[in-house]
Amino acid sequence: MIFQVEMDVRIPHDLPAETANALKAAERERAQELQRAGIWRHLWRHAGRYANTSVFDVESPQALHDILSGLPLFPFMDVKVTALCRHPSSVRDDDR
Ligand SMILES: O=C(O)C[C@H]1C=CC(=O)O1
Repeated sequence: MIFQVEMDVRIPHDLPAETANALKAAERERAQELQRAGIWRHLWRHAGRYANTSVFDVESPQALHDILSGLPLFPFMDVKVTALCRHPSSVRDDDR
């Protein structure tokens, strides 16, 4: 199942920089691991904002929830999920 996920990150200003940097490094490592596994299929920055639009390929809504809620920055994210399905006009055979 394909899901579009929008993540807005709001790290509190009073979180120590060392803690914030450690969380960002852990997030980056996990994000790259999931991308290499083919689960986190797209990751795009929203220009000018600490936010992204991502596309995930997972087995179920529960699997997506487990992945998102396990992200190191999850406690500081507003997350919006949209379930996607194949568009009948798509020319991409690998869309599903
Ligand atoms: O930077 C972000 O948008 C938040 C999060 C998503 C991937 C990553 O490395 O951090």
